[in-house]
Amino acid sequence: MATQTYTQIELLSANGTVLRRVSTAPPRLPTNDEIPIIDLAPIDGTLDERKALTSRIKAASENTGFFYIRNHRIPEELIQTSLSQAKTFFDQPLSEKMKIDSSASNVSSGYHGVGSTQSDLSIFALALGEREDYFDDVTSHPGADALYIHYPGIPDVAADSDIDVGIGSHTDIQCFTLLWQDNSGGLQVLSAQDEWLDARPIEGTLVVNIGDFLQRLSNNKFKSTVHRVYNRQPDSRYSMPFFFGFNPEAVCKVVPSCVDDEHPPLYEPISCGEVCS
Ligand SMILES: O=C(O)CCC(=O)C(=O)O
Ligand SMILES: [Fe+2]
Repeated sequence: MATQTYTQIELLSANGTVLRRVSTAPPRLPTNDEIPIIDLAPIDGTLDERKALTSRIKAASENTGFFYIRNHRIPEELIQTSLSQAKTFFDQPLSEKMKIDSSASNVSSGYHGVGSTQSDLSIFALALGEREDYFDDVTSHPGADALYIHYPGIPDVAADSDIDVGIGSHTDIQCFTLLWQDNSGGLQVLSAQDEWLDARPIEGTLVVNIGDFLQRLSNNKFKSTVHRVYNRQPDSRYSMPFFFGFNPEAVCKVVPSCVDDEHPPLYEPISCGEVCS
């Protein structure tokens, strides 16, 4: 096997700037364990089917913290409507776009049909070994942000060009992220061996990834993993991430099922508002 070479990247996280070793090799496809495709249909199944689903989500959350979901129940029509709204918005001249104060925009409204943070977090509560209603009290009015992202294409990009359009290496700070990406590709996820994985778009799926706050509450059992996006092609890339948080003022401690004599809590109780803002 060829020798791997590595470089250092700089990450801005809630804990300040962190250096991380990364391979300089081009991204490779993930294995099924690294970024599994999980079918959510068993949510309505028998108790055994739901347990099997929970253990798949647990394994993925503890491994890379990224997985694709199938049968996610977000209607394709809602996705397409949101996407065309986003494209219409981005097609306007910059002067028009600047008129919209981002704090006043309602890009998240399209997602309201998606389901509540409560029901989405119940599966993570089960995967952590708690009752499914464990997070209900802290998710009655969660902070939730939706983004539409437009990565302009680079016409005539030379193979050796160092022009990059994208989002640099980062972790997501909230509980978890639900991501729709178009067919461009470009999302890369750092593996446990510090290699970039190509989290390519897969038809009919969305990407879910664990954020810093859930990693913290899980006493680091669940992984909030570094990822980045580059659009190195002539065409635009569009994506729609939705970041799920907890009630901003709710002070949350490491969940009891993740603490024992050998694993004392690594973190003090804190609110999502304090660390996620
Ligand atoms: O555009 C994407 O595919 C992901 C964007 C992302 O990682 C983020 O906004 O945190
Ligand atoms: Fe992200």
